[in-house]
Amino acid sequence: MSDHQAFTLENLKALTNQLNDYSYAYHVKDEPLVPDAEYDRCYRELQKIEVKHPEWIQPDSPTQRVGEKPDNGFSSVLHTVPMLSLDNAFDNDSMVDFDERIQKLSGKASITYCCEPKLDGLAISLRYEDGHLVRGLTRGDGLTGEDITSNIKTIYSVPLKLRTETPPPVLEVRGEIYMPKAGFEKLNQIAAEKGEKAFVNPRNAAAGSLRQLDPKVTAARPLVLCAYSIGYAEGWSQPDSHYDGLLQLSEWGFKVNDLMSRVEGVQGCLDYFAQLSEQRDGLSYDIDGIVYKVDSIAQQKQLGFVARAPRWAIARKFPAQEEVTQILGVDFQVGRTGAITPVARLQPTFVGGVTVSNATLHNQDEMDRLGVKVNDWVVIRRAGDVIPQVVQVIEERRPDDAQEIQFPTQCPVCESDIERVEGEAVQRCTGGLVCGAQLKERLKHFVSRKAMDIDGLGDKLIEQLVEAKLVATPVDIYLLKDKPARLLAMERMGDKSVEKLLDAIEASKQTLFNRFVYSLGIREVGEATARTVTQYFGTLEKLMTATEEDLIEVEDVGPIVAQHIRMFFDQEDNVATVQGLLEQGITWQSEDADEVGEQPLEGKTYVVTGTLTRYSRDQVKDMLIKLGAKVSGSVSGKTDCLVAGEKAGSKLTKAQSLEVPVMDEEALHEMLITLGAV
Ligand SMILES: NC(=O)c1ccc[n+]([C@@H]2O[C@H](COP(=O)([O-])OP(=O)(O)OC[C@H]3O[C@@H](n4cnc5c(N)ncnc54)[C@H](O)[C@@H]3O)[C@@H](O)[C@H]2O)c1
Ligand SMILES: [Zn+2]
Repeated sequence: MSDHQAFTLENLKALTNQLNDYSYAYHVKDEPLVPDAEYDRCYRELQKIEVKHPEWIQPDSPTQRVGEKPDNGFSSVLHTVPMLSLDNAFDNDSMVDFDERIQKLSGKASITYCCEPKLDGLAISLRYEDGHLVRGLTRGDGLTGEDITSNIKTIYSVPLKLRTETPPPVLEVRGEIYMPKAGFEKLNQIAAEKGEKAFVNPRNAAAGSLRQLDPKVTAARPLVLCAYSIGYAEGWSQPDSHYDGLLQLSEWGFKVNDLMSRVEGVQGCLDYFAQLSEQRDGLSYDIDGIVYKVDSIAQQKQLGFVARAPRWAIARKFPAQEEVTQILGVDFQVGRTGAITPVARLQPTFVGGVTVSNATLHNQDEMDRLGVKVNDWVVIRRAGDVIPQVVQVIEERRPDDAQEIQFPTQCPVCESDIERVEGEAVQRCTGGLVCGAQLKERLKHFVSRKAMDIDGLGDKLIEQLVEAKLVATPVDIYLLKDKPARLLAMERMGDKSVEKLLDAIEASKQTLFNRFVYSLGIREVGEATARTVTQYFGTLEKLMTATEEDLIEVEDVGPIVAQHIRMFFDQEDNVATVQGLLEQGITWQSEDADEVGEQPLEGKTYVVTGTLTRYSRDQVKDMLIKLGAKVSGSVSGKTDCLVAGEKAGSKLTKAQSLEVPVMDEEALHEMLITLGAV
């Protein structure tokens, strides 16, 4: 905005009112109107005007106060010590400014900071008298909070009694109540199945769950408390270090964040930021930044507070995972199994660290639930490498030219009818392999790295081969060797590349049973399921003749997967394709018990993570499986060993915290040699 336009009293008042409306919806109704990024932008704009014209600052300006006065069914209670907010930093420079300010004010040349992940939930204060929990309050407007004791008591990680014989007579502990990602996803899935409104994000879900009038509802929600400070104590003098205070809380039975760390000076803070930015996506809970606190309590006291926040702490924010943008149109994509997915074309927006121009709308039910139209302004969310999603329509901003979205009745690629099976949310093209889109997707899957792994047969070439009618089934790929001239005629194909491609096709004939089954593209049979069923049945014949009952016996195979596998092998076309492939000479080592070698790793569960140099991750998985191990995708208490390559991230951290043995690449290599696998 240009200065003379924006720096007016009217603009300041408008921004103040706008922010207060947002804040009320966010803090009291638990139904944010806009994403945090939008709120923060308006907030910073207001701050800019207020700095220039302090005489205009409104008494109800969000820069002068914390949160909102609660207005629902809970009773209000005055906090012993006000619960304030935190100042924000959005870049390294602001961190350097912060550190310089602290050095100046405290007269110290180097400051020790405690760094903690900024959990994205909501703040509460717990009061213990003689070691017993007597009250739990929300932050509210900072001065008074809502008494939510009965709800708090339903959360397992809230100690009802401190684990000590000699508790302080009075202790007030502050912490964040949050909902881990997995719990959030499950909750939303259940809501979707019941046709109920889903929560936009885990923070929202936590806030909505905690402020339920019926504690039974709260009890059913997966909430966790993590303590992050001592708010007040009587008859006990707390340690002079904030960090040591947290360790004390941990001993008394509180969960404290295991990634917190004490560092020296601003460089320590910046390093911590870089490290946590890497780990963010792999954490099991949402964090929206890092909180840096001056570690010495004496220094904290000396520094004191400004209007709404302590001077001795700052929250460094991560790039936003939610943003506002406009839907320009909707495309309908056809997948490998014919599923039609509506994909919103968006005004490109920077979110979750990348520019996003498409977001999935999943299916008709999801579009109905969102009530979304073309030209709507929406909130999109991209967390980690998850596909960007539209999570909310901003109805207040619906333009006059908003248009209903029509789900097609005919496949956009082959014009076959689209059908919706009873009880399923997806709609599918009925064209089967007549449908060029399905055929192309199916072939791309067949040759992909984790399937038959045919190098040089990229998406573009497959599209050309299908369009030239050279390839119509996976078997045709193995017949290409008889048609080198036709291959040469394809775009960007020379003698060399044709030769390389044919070699790669030839080499792919030596494969693994699990890869082969995965490559068939049976619905619901991913890489992991392909591994378990092939390990269980041992031979193709046994798998192809297994009944649904037989299939359900396999670990991790439910009735739906069993049905899809059975249905697949009941189709004559599919059986013919499988036979055709075997006739082309596709083979794998027999997994029959009496033919395989020793299985020294039988019963052991391995997880592989990080970058390996000597082998690919897939090679390692295959070798471990041959040795009898089970290879899983995530670390848990059941994991026997984590193979960690370079740059291993959250899986390594998790393994360490669960005391799961960790093996580096060298140790793995030695083991594989010893066991005769290489
Ligand atoms: N989307 C909206 O409409 C809307 C409206 C109002 C506020 N907001 C968002 O709320 C935030 C501002 O609100 P705020 O005043 O709660 O400030 P804040 O969330 O930026 O910081 C203070 C809070 O951080 C939390 N926290 C997490 N980990 C902590 C730790 N280790 N130590 C101390 N505190 C920790 C506590 O809950 C504390 O109350 C901004 O992110 C803003 O975008 C959004
Ligand atoms: Zn089609």
